[in-house]
Amino acid sequence: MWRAPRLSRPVDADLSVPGSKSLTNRYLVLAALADGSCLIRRPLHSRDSALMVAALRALGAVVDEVPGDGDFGPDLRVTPLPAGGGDTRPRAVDCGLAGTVMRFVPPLAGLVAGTTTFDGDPHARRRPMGSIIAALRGLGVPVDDGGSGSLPFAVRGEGDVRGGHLVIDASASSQFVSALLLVGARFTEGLHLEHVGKPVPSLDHVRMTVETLRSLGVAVDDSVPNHWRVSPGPIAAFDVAVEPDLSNAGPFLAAAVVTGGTVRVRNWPEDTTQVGDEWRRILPLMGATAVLDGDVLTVTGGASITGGTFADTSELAPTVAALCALAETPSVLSGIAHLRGHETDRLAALVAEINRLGGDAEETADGLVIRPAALHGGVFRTYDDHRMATAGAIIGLAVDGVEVENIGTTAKTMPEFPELWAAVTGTAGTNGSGDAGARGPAAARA
Ligand SMILES: O=C(O)C1=C[C@@H](OP(=O)(O)O)[C@@H](O)[C@H](O)C1
Ligand SMILES: C=C(OP(=O)(O)O)C(=O)O
Repeated sequence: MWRAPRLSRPVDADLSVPGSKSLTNRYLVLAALADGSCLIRRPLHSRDSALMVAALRALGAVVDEVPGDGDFGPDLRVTPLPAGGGDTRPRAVDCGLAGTVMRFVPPLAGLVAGTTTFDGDPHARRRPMGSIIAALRGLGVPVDDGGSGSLPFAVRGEGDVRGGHLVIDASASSQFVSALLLVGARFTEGLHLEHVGKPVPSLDHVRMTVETLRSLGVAVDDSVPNHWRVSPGPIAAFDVAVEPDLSNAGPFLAAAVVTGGTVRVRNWPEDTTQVGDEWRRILPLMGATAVLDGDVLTVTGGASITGGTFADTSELAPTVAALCALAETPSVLSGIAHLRGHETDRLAALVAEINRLGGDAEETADGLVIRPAALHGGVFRTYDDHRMATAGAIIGLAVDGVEVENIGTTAKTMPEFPELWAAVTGTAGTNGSGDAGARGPAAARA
């Protein structure tokens, strides 16, 4: 149990956050397929990125840590998968609970000769995988899943994939689309991917994939909704710096909103495909101000938090929900039915944990309704979900006696969370006892 710092004074902090999970894991996959050695500067170092690195090594890529100028660990030098195939002995990939690993790596394994088995944490076996398994079979790559349609399974790659027109249902996760687009240029005929079904969720993440591919010289036509055409061709070797993770900046910006204080996040990109850039739109709707000046985003909380209607917040939803639980007016979160297939069933988990603290939250068909209520202390369960842990920390800023279960689960995408939270809240060394801590600006990673 981690006692969440409770603050009755405004935060005032400058902060750098570690690299984007989504960009780091895309660049890693693309580096494994590139036409030369690649350098990934300021990557994320977390459980999800470590699992991706291990997966690429299992498939035959070489990933070396090299010194860099990032605040959060070394750079990564990637030597791509051997052209013409390498070691074909059976290999195993641990997906942990990482959606990017369980969705992005199986199509890559389809391009590598030999059998690759995939498994993960217990809950990983319950995350949607059927569309990836069906897609691989549709591409002529045998997959042995014992009929389960989920992890664990084995992919029997033959070293190349012809590609062409492929129809999938990506309504359960945008990662199904991203996974196939990432490797499509290396299919002999490229890929024409078509989605059929309910809308693809988290479309910002598909845009990130398309823009990342284009930045590396891959031609992608996404001019027709639900169709993506990736031309066959090389992926240019690259040297890139990873943007900070704007989704993971969210809980710290939320600390400014909850306490009526100010948080400044450094290195905020001017142009980005990250959904976390939406904080600049969302937080002002809740009564805060958000100003991007150069590369510093400054968020200052208002006198109180206003609820509202928030659509398609994707991976930002748990942070938004935590703020809504502290708001003075009701909120509706919509377009997030697929969160039931995330690290945990996030809709059920958020309702259970907010209500356990005396809140008034309810599931709808595609989201949540959260009404104002006086919250009290108690245990906030996290279900091995990093964003549940940070949601508990946010609520704990305003409510006495909130204890967050397994704060270590934040290591999935931000192992530094407890340390950065202590710095931003000025509670380092106080064992979470909030106001007893140091006053004044917390200069996290100054
Ligand atoms: O492609 C990606 O990097 C991601 C896509 C989204 O997945 P879903 O479409 O399953 O929500 C998002 O929630 C996840 O955190 C990261
Ligand atoms: C849904 C998430 O992760 P994953 O990449 O495991 O799907 C998330 O980080 O909010």
